[in-house]
Amino acid sequence: MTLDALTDPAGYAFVQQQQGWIGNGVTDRFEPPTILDRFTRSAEWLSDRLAPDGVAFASFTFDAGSDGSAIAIPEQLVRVDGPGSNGRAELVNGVNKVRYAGASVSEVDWMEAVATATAQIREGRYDKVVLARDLQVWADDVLDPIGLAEKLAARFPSCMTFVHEGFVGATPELLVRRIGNRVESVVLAGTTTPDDAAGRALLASEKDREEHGYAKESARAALAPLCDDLEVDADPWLLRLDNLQHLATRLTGTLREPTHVLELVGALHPTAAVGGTPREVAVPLIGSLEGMDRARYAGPVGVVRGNGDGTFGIALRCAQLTARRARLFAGCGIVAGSLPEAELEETRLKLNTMQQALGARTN
Ligand SMILES: C=C(O[C@@H]1C=C(C(=O)O)C=C[C@H]1O)C(=O)O
Repeated sequence: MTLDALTDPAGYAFVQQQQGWIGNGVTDRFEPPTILDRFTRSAEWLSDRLAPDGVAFASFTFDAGSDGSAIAIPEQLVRVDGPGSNGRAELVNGVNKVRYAGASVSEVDWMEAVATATAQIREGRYDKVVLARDLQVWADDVLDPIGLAEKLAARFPSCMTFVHEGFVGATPELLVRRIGNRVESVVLAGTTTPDDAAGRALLASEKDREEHGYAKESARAALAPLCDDLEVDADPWLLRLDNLQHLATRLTGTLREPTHVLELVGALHPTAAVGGTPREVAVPLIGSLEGMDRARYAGPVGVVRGNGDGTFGIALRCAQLTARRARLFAGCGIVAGSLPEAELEETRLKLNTMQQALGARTN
């Protein structure tokens, strides 16, 4: 299996299309301060610790003010290149009975938060905000991040499957990749079920195109000042996964000056795919509207090279595992035309990604 080399349950992985990195054990670890320039501080910390071809694993909280971000230089680093053997098949298929055990916010309270947001949007206070909710899981046995990641990587090969100290997920959304002076980002916003008819309806939906447009514009505005020739897809296309599909826009450019991947992360995060528009109005409202701390959900997660290259996804379709418990997360973009019950359903579809991997009921 792709993640064969991952043996440390508190370890690290970042793999896409059977390519990527695995880390076991920790040589050096940094908890970035809870301040706005945490990405710059992280790049500084790495600069005298990582060889140019070295790799560190990073996961940041959504909110700069929340504890829990961590960068680790692993003791053992393994390059993943191909499918691997079948060594962990028995673990992947292990049965661990899991149960729902509540949420930070009830479904009805969450729908009310969506209604509050749409009212504020219609009043003209802002254009879009992304609201998320969580789901708690309680299991008979300690939850296995490695087996969970293995399942996700097998079902969602095109996604970035990540493991970071018990935080596990498979995200379809590329926040940024830097290779030399080339930069790439894929913005997602707008979601439906994976069938053809639903895809056509999504492409034609004015509400979803509006929601997508804010996210695309936020990434464009962050990258344009740093790039010479930023190319942005003129129209969104469908990114189809096994259980969902999204409207997607790819941005590619050439850096004007050498810019560390963590500086690019700092410029982009949070895009309006997980934050809101205008960012300075909508993002500060998220905490009180949602009534929970997102922790590392919707934050940047990825790998950094010592030469400043790296790849970061936005941590979506994920769970924080703590022994026999897990916290699952999902959110969706709210615009003027959003309906609370439809948004709740969308979070259910997204939560199902992890519920199915955990072996929980599919709702
Ligand atoms: C917020 C999430 O997903 C984001 C929101 C989307 C939407 O609102 O349609 C689609 C993809 C992601 O950018 C999530 O999966 O939790």
